[in-house]
Amino acid sequence: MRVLVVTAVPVERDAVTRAFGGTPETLALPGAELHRSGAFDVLAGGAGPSAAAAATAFALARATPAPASASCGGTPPRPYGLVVSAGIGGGFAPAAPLGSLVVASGIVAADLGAETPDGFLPVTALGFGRDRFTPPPALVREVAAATGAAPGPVLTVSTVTGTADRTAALLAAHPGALAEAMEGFGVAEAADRAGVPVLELRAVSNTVGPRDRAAWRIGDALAALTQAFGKAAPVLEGWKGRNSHEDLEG
Ligand SMILES: O=C(O)c1cccc(C(=O)CC[C@H]2O[C@@H](n3cnc4c(=O)[nH]cnc43)[C@H](O)[C@@H]2O)c1
Repeated sequence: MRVLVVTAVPVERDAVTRAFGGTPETLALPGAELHRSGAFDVLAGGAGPSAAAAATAFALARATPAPASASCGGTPPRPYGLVVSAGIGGGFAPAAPLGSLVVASGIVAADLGAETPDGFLPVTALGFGRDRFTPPPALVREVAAATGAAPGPVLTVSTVTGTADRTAALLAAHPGALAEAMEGFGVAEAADRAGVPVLELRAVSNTVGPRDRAAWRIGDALAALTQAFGKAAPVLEGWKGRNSHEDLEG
């Protein structure tokens, strides 16, 4: 099965492809370069949910076979069976310490909604849109077992959290959240519209809280990301899709 992995920046993309060894083949896409290693296509789609959604949607559309009537012959594209949002992220203390891994049991749009005097209302409470996607639970369990990643909700934010007050507000609105990053929901929105399951895997580079850039451990997190993909690759590549009763309901 082919897997599309979407990171924000090129150093994250390269941390993922390093896990597969060798030199990836590169393919030019508008606005990005796809790095192909075996079954894995890895793309640095840009930072933030909008860039991530656009890059993911483009890569998915490019790999979707045209209807037979529109086909011009040649080698048909091989569609993706799974999309993974991956990279570094902020971890909520104490559940997700520096250098640890988190696999999303839920991919949550943490700041998509309305602020009210009584607190945050997600878009779903306003009567439209979606505010979360649920990766296949069996796949989450398998990846957690293979990599040691903690399973739990991962928040997608458009602004990196930088104060204790905002950290507390996020945890109050999203109890049990393990990590935050900036792309997962955008990647998931594009994958869902293409009917492809999605996963999010993050290596913790910093603690969510008052901004302290000097305390970020990006190198350690990128090394953890490489290790994680080395261990998760057989699970991701071999995953057969909606293969359990639970996943059919999820
Ligand atoms: O400065 C560098 O050398 C560097 C190297 C690799 C990556 C970066 C990034 O800034 C990546 C941005 C990317 O990381 C995610 N991220 C990381 N920590 C947080 C956080 O606390 N809150 C939200 N997002 C975080 C996010 O997905 C960014 O797109 C820099």
